Amino acid sequence: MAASVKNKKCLVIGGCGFLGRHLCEGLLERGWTVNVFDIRSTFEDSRIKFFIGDLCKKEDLLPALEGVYCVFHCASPAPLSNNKALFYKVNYEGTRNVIEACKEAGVKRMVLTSSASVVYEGKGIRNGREEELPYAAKPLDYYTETKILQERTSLEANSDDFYTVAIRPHGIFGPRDLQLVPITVDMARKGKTKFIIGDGKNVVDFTYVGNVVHGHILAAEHIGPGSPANGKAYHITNDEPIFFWTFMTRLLTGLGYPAPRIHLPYSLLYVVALFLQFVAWIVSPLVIFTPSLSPMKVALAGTDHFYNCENAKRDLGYSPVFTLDQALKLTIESYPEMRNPEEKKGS
Ligand SMILES: NC(=O)C1=CN([C@@H]2O[C@H](COP(=O)(O)OP(=O)(O)OC[C@H]3O[C@@H](n4cnc5c(N)ncnc54)[C@H](OP(=O)(O)O)[C@@H]3O)[C@@H](O)[C@H]2O)C=CC1
Ligand SMILES: CC(C)CCC[C@@H](C)[C@H]1CC[C@H]2C3=C(CC[C@]12C)[C@@]1(C)CCC(=O)[C@@H](C)[C@@H]1CC3
Repeated sequence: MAASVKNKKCLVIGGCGFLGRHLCEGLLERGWTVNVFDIRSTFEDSRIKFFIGDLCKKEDLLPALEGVYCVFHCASPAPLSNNKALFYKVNYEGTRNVIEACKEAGVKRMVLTSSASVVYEGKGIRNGREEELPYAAKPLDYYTETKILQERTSLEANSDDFYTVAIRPHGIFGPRDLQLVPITVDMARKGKTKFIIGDGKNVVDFTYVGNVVHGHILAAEHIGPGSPANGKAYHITNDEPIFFWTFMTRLLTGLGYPAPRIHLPYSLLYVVALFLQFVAWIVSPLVIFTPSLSPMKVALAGTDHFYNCENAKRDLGYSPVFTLDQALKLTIESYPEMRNPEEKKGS
């Protein structure tokens, strides 16, 4: 049964990021008192107390944890950065530090933002259930490798003194997104979105940020003595699987760019991405470069990966608040600066 959280204090670690800031807004609306801990400051809000620091340093964290009822840990280096050392430092060692600091400060609950990618290794996943999917044995990148370690460490820390739960969103999008929309628009402006990888019929989940926030808050309200959610991981999706290329077409055309239309063989693109990854590895002692075409991106764009969220519905009372249609409309309207500058000239 959801606990009453009126005026309970929480700490959002990573609260200045895309998901984190939306989470703060949702928590404030729900009546929580919100502290933010982040390595950078990106916004101001008189209702929030900000702590700027590094989650890898316990001395930075402890002051922010005083009197906190629940920690939301949604910090991570940028998923596509491919910085192995930083991913291990923040997502693995940093999360162990967060757990130790929580216990030292007497915090009793932690909601971890994990990722659906922890079970994805490039092979199709269709309506995947948490209990049926093992962690990826061969993660496609260091981000996934360290998110697995992060989730496993967090769930293993669950006890009657420290309740933990992991939320696995997939393909989060929405206003102030720092990846999906900006990267897609950047590719469109460079003429790189005319291609469709594969047959264009791969089905995936994209999840509106408002629904991810809703899932996180429900998780915090449900973990506790005797809860079935304690120590578990939950897929949180829009519950509306869609063709990847239909979603991309709706996003691109909604922003005034042409729809992708030329099919390229999936296997060819995957081999090219593997070759570029190998070249990047060979030259890495001399120069660091991250190919824009990575095996992870090609796999995500060319295979099925959608997940079942029935467990979240059963244990957390989750159901999506925003439909995909509503979400795409809200997202497209929130990015006037991302619109195709050529469309005005043509009109
Ligand atoms: N975006 C997506 O599609 C998905 C994201 N997720 C997960 O959701 C979470 C949030 O993602 P998103 O909002 O997109 O990411 P963002 O990069 O927008 O937000 C993460 C925040 O954490 C901060 N941070 C990074 N390292 C540290 C540190 N050492 N100490 C304190 N703060 C730190 C970042 O600062 P800085 O920017 O300076 O690094 C940033 O402000 C992540 O855990 C991610 O793995 C899961 C599934 C899908
Ligand atoms: C037309 C182009 C091919 C569009 C490229 C879009 C990509 C930048 C995104 C499509 C799927 C997205 C995605 C993520 C990042 C951005 C994309 C690759 C994640 C890897 C972000 C972090 C996660 O935890 C994963 C679950 C996301 C999976 C989907």
